[in-house]
Amino acid sequence: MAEIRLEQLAHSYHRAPSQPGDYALRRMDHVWEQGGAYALLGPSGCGKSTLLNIISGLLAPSEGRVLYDGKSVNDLTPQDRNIAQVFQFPVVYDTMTVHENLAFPLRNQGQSRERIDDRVREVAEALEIESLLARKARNLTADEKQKVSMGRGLVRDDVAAILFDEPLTVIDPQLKWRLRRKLKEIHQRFNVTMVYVTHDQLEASTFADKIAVMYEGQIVQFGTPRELFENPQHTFVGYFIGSPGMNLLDIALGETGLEFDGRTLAVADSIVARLRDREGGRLQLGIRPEFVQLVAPESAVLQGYVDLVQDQGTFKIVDVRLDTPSAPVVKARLGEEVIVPEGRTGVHFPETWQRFYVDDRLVEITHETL
Ligand SMILES: Nc1ncnc2c1ncn2[C@@H]1O[C@H](COP(=O)(O)OP(=O)(O)OP(=O)(O)O)[C@@H](O)[C@H]1O
Repeated sequence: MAEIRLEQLAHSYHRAPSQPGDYALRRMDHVWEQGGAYALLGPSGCGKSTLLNIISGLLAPSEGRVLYDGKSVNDLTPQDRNIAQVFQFPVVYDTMTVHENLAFPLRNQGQSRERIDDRVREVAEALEIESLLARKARNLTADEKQKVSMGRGLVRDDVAAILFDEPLTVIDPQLKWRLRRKLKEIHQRFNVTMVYVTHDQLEASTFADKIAVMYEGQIVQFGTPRELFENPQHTFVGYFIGSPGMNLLDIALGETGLEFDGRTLAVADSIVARLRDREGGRLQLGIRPEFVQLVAPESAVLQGYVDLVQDQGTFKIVDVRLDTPSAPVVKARLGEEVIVPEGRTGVHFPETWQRFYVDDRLVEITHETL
């Protein structure tokens, strides 16, 4: 079991990369601590598999180092790194039984028959596949095969870490939730560093204590699900996490304060001053739909019309089209019991939940300035 440290790591699949867009991974430093349950979350093509394959040694990085417990492993093969990797699609030996499949990594290490048997049974029990141990792998369903694949990753107790690359893709949706919970339990029981790649925020937050959000080859935020929700450090995190994502409005610093689409927003002078320090970049106001309030039109700076109400069972998503010149839509997520006004409404953004971004990065506003 190990701490995994990435030092000035970057990767390009181009022979002679010349611009940031040529890099699948942009230069990064990052630490996965020993024993943590982590998710690597991001959209398709953001570099998740590239990063995982560099950690496991399947791919050599074009720049930087990977360190396990402080020692560089750049020159070590995947086998010598002592890492287990579970892929999207099951990797099992069809002609072997489930027991033989699970025992295989331990046999290779020359462990005793009793030790192998104990460990195989422990892992099979954790994954609820004990009844399949005597079956040939080729007769299993896709779900069962993937559980065996996971078991092969878990069976060795000397691995530095277990890396999961979208392991539940082939799993039946009904089973997914159960298996995620199972993996979490297994993590607690075996105390091994786990990095779980997914593009699904729900999957990430049910499995991981901390999530690294990736966007265009960079980790743009590393935090708990709550931190990602309450304080997105990057507009991408605001947009990608949450359902629906954060409202992001282009604003400007005018003579009278913060301006949005020709209206002056009521924000504290200290915030305006803080933003003036950062003047020059693209300025955005972010507010999560959960915190948008619909109020009487005459009591709000911003007004609009209710365009659409989507009833989601336990909550409603309300689209308000503002009557400012560019007529943007602001989304509000309201409790099922809230009565949505018909037609015209005011929208209010409570100051505590307003977030400000310059060139997509959060501007830290301390409580003193609020
Ligand atoms: N072998 C390769 N050769 C060239 N480019 C590649 C190769 N593998 C990946 N890429 C590119 O690198 C970028 C990152 O890909 P990667 O597969 O790491 O992303 P990902 O986040 O894992 O995506 P997905 O969820 O679709 O697997 C993408 O632009 C992809 O097209």
